Amino acid sequence: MTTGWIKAIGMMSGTSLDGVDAALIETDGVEVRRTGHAVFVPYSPELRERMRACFGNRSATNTEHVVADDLTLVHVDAVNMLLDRASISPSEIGVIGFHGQTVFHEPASGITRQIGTPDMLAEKAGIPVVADFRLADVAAGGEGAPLAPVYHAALMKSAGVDMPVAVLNIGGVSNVTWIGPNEELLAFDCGPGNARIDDWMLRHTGTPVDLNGATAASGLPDPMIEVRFLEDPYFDRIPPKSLDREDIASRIDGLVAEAKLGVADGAATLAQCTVAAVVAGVNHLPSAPLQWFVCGGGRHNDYLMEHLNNRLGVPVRSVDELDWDGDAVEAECFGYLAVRHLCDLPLSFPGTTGVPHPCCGGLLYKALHPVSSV
Ligand SMILES: Nc1ncnc2c1ncn2[C@@H]1O[C@H](COP(=O)(O)OP(=O)(O)OP(=O)(O)O)[C@@H](O)[C@H]1O
Ligand SMILES: CC(=O)N[C@H]1[C@@H]2OC[C@@H](O2)[C@@H](O)[C@@H]1O[C@H](C)C(=O)O
Repeated sequence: MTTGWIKAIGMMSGTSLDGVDAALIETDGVEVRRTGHAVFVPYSPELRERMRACFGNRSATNTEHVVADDLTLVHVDAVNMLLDRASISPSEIGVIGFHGQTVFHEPASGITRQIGTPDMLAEKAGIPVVADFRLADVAAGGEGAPLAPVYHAALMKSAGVDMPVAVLNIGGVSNVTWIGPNEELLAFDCGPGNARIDDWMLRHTGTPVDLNGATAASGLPDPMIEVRFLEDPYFDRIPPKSLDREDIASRIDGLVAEAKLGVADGAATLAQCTVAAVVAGVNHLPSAPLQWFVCGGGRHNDYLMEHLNNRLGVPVRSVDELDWDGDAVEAECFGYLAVRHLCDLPLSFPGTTGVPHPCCGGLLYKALHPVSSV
């Protein structure tokens, strides 16, 4: 089905549990026009903890339903704030891409769970919603993640950057997209991103972030922890491959706790593990990227960026240098994927999730009372 150009809102509430990013794009499902409109709505500490308590739920619980509804209301706020910011009415928006909060991801068992209440969002926003993006891929034998590569490739194509190039997203978990000279794609989750650093900072300082990496910069990393961390068999696994937030993470937590590190040395060690995981992933790429472009909140961490630059041996830049909004790339991506759903275009490929064939995905939740008809 062709749809022409559509205005779409994409929303992502990632593994770092900081809040909801929402962004407005225009796309025909292939090319993208970024509008520059994006908002971020942080979770209250209380909701964050209730969501954290859902991590590890293999199946839905009653408590989880309530959390899913509350989480959805934050998304409704984000939509309204974005419409306001862009001075646009709901009737002008063709679709919302709603990722939901991943609480459990174990593709090998055929399970990936994103919580949220898409029909409630469709009803309250008066806009159709596409959600459940990862289910079809996992059902077809894929990893269900990462899904951003097709969006990274669309953006890179219009940026005219020399290939091969790598896009690195440092969110709660880190994932890389390698784009080859003929637009070939290889993608995988490379390891931890900010989530371990955030959790460490919350536990030791009461604030869930190492702002600009300043704490890490004042500490000394423990090199043995990095060495032992890299012994995890995940790093040798041939991609595509994906991680749950807590996978391999508990390994670092154990190593750091055993070493009884102070707050600064712990932050530096955890950041070095994030960097080392990216460097370990380079061995799996078909050829060395000419440069790396970093999106996601981790690009604000100067310590991470400095050490990635030193250890990758080619320029490592923020995607903002391409005039992208590095905080909004994932949110934009889910708007793009929602439109691809409407166009019956695939979201994932053998090189991005290991799915045996290009795979469509997402489920459509129609707005019963679209605002345009009121
Ligand atoms: N100024 C900053 N300095 C250091 N770290 C920062 C800064 N700003 C944001 N971050 C980090 O970025 C994280 C949020 O990043 P992002 O929104 O990309 O993650 P996410 O979308 O939740 O995760 P994922 O990509 O895994 O789904 C915060 O939790 C924080 O650790
Ligand atoms: C299962 C799941 O939610 N995975 C997320 C997570 O956050 C980063 C990384 O792990 C990536 O695999 C994915 O999100 C991005 C948006 C993706 O699908 O491309």
